[in-house]
Amino acid sequence: MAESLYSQDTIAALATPPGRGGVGIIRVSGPACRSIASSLLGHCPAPRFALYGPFRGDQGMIDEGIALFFEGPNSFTGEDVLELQGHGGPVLMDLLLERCVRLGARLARPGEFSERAFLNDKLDLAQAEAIADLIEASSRGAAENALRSLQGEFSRRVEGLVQRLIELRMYVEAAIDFPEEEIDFLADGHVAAKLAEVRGELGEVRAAAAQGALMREGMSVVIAGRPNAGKSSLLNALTEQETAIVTDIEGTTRDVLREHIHLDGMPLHVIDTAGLRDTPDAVEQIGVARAWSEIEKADRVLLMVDAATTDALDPMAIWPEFVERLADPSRLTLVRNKVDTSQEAPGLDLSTATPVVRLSAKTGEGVDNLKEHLKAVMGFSATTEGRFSARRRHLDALDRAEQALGNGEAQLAGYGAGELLAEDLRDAQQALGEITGEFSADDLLGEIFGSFCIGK
Ligand SMILES: Nc1nc2c(ncn2[C@@H]2O[C@H](COP(=O)(O)OP(=O)(O)OP(=O)(O)O)[C@@H](O)[C@H]2O)c(=O)[nH]1
Ligand SMILES: [K+]
Ligand SMILES: [Mg+2]
Repeated sequence: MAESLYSQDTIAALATPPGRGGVGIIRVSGPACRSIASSLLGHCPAPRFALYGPFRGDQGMIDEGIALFFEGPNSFTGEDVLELQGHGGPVLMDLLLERCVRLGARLARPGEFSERAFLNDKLDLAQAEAIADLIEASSRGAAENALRSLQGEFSRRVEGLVQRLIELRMYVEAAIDFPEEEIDFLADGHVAAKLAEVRGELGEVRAAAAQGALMREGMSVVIAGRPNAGKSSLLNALTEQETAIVTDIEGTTRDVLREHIHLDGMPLHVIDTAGLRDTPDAVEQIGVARAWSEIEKADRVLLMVDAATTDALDPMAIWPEFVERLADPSRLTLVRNKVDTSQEAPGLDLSTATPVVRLSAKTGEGVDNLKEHLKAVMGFSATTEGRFSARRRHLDALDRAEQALGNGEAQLAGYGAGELLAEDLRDAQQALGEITGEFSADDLLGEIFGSFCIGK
């Protein structure tokens, strides 16, 4: 087999979910695949040909099934890979796995097959992450996005940005290294134009990645307010189920209740909480403390009031202590509930500093307005065109790249030092390189010198 860059040990694991099924698959990767196959089946199957036969144990047959052999580097991990498909019973699969271990494999760590695929250059980091996203996708849209990332759509766009940064760096570093050429690269407008272009493209990738991350991770919304505002009723209206207990007794909800729904494919994590009040009841006190810890974490906080109790539209006027305790009041939406008993029309009102949704959790009027509002505050759009799956880690890296490019632009505008601009560009490239896991200083130097023919 082709020498693996990575490991000399052979790993094995159950590849199908644990439990009973028609077929169960054990996957083995590493240099011992051939010998394991020979011991089990009498000989190793020809690469990519299914071999049907008995799987032999130490004493007699374990099972009969199909073996597939993929010769490295033409395999998922880039190493020799053996797949054993047997009957999907947990005892049989255990016996087969144990047999593989006795024949020289060890049990694989979580994600180790993908890790080897990455280390053997079968996948970049973003693609390896996309495999996990694909398997874990909670909606069709999320699965489609993950597949696009796995096929390299995200990586290609990031690499496109990296290429453009490299070209820009070559240009800037030449200006620094050869001032005697008397070409003031930095002042001629070319660099500024290129930089603006890259920033624009980065912004587009960031927007698509943010959509992908949103589709994957979704949005958390906490419903908070005084007892009996109708919080649990809203949870039930959103989930269209009698999830939470609703009564006219204050303090009905004590624990935190979580439900997960989708809005056009965007996962929405709805959190119902205990009504906030000072109470001598020890259990309710714990509920209130838990409510606060959810309020502090959520992407969006719905402050719910019974519309009959106040006309105010400003949360500060309704409940200053609540707003003051909230770290970031821009996360707040005021929900005026029970409009079926007041004179208010249901709907969304964006005319005030804090958005206001008027609805009735009981009749359902206005609940759709709330859903639209939640999608809008996250900038979610239902089109999946040109989207890929992404994670917060990627958004983070894109933000750092954007920050570095912004600094670079400020250097240019202020006629700052070329060296500082060069450093900003390098930082941006490094941040992007973290997405695909490809960053290496040696690659960059090779590229610069290779195309500039310095010293000629
Ligand atoms: N008319 C009307 N009544 C409502 C509406 N929403 C809730 N209620 C009633 O208000 C009362 C309290 O509702 P809950 O959903 O239990 O309120 P809560 O905020 O979860 O209360 P706690 O869990 O005790 O904090 C119940 O009697 C509900 O039927 C509404 O939109 N209109
Ligand atoms: K209640
Ligand atoms: Mg409740």
